[in-house]
Amino acid sequence: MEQFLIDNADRYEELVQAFNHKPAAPVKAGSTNPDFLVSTRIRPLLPDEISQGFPEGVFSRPGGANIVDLHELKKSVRGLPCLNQSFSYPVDRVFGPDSTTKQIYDAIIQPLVPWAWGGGVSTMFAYGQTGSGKTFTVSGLEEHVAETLMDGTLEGERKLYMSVIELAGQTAFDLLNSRKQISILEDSQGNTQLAGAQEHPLTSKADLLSLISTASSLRKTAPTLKNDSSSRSHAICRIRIENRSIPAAEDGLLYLIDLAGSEAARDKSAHDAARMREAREINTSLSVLKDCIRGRAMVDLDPGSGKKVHVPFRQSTLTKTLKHVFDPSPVGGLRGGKTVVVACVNPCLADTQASRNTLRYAELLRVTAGRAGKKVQEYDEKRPVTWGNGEVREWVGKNSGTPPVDGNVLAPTESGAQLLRLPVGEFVERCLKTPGVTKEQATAFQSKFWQLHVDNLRSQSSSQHSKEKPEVKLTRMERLYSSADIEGPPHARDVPFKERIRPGMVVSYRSVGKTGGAQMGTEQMGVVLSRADAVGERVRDLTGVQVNHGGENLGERYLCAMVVPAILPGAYDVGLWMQVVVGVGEMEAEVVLEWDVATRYYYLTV
Ligand SMILES: Nc1ncnc2c1ncn2[C@@H]1O[C@H](COP(=O)(O)OP(=O)(O)OP(=O)(O)O)[C@@H](O)[C@H]1O
Repeated sequence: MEQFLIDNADRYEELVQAFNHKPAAPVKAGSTNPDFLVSTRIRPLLPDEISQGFPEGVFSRPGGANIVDLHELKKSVRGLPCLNQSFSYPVDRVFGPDSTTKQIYDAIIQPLVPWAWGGGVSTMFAYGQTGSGKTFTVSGLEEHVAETLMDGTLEGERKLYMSVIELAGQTAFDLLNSRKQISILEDSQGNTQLAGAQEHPLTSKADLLSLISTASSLRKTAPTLKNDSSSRSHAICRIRIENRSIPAAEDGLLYLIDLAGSEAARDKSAHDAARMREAREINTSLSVLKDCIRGRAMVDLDPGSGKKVHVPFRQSTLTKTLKHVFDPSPVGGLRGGKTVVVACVNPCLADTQASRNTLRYAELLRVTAGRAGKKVQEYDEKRPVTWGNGEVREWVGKNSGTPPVDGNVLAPTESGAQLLRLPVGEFVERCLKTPGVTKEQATAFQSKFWQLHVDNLRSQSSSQHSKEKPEVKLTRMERLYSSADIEGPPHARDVPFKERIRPGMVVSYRSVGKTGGAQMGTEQMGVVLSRADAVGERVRDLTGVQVNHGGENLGERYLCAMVVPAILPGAYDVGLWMQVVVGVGEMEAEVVLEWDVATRYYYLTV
């Protein structure tokens, strides 16, 4: 087939020249998300591709239409070869073979840097098949990022830290510490921690570039050690930006990610079983990534709807690591993010199959508002997401205390929805530009603004709830379980857990006797169901094990449902059918389990 393409290169070029494209549909205003861009970079043909005589098969549509066209050539039974299929892929920005990395940086990547500097989360993904220019693009962009971070043009003092990790399947390695294996854990605040990964302070552009070069050399030597290839793993460079002058400010995060790509069909001949499994794992992680990117983009497009969007970030190690980027929940998320995807494409006509996959993937990542984009939300003074810029500035003037914050400085152009996305640090810094405004005033004002939005979402969701659910009469037990008192007031956490054992609490215990069939001394977990008095001595659970074994005098005793490991790593299930009576003396600690709707399992928060 390759020889056929080379032999008919001239004919192919003539056919492409003569091809009549359908005019591009105009992009509707407001239908795309300015904080989420999908772009394509088509690299030039490489000298060996040119010398073999391959023509280009992927093109940037002239006239700035931001469409990528791809044409394939087929043999004809009778007569000359003709164009087999032609595909068009709309994206937010196309960069053709003549574009430089600096042009790409200035056009779409540069805004990520001040955003992270202000405390936001900025992410750049490079995606594409082997040899399509991902590493070329990411390393070029990293240099420009280093320049912007360190040239002194960004306002304020910040501390910068960098870590670079590699994800290969379920395993993570520290590329700044001799490829030491590390763990990805969630802490009790719901934040993802790269446990064991080293974070290196950055003080100059040279520091940053030297760390990047260390990381890329470690990534490159891995293939020879593991008979692997760099494109079989994801490389994540994370720059954490600390703003110590504003206590309420969250750390800014800038991620530059070189994703594992699909392989060129020509390279797949030597695949063994391990390599096929690896390819499946990569596909799964890219598919979850796509769902997460789309889910998050939907949340961002319609922030005021209060609609629950499923973002399955727990389903792959890659997206778990990038929890900050995707999590729309108030625990880990609600942080304004800017994301850019650069789909790298090899233009060679021999590789159009792989290029089509890359472009199709890029197309799937784009979320446009569709009909929802046309819906104009009516102004409501209690709903900041409905405010235009004029209303924002007026509200700021009236509600920001004394002296009032200058609305023109805090929100020169932002609508209510845009101001909600502003990172706390940036919000406060902008408020401080009004003479006389203190950090305390600015911080309190920022939370007042957010509270208004959160209260509004709550009242929306409770009114939706009361519309959806007919009033149901609860039994005494149901009332008890649904009562807010079960959680207890905030200071309840200061009371030792053994003094506040209640139904629903999860406890860990070490069985001192034969508890529920568990081996003596092993660590177990259980959900407290009721006091043990409710259970007779001879009662057995559904697995046939005696529930109330009597046993040692361990003080008060409770009936618990056992928490058992599920099939996914790190996941747990509550085995309501496996019950056991546990003495308070056996209990060791309260455990917090978090329910994940995506996998339908519980996870331990550490
Ligand atoms: N825009 C470009 N201009 C000139 N050369 C390029 C460009 N993009 C890529 N190249 C060259 O193409 C080759 C492959 O690029 P690169 O290594 O970045 O691909 P990759 O997608 O990262 O591959 P892999 O997945 O195998 O790591 C390199 O020799 C690189 O210098």
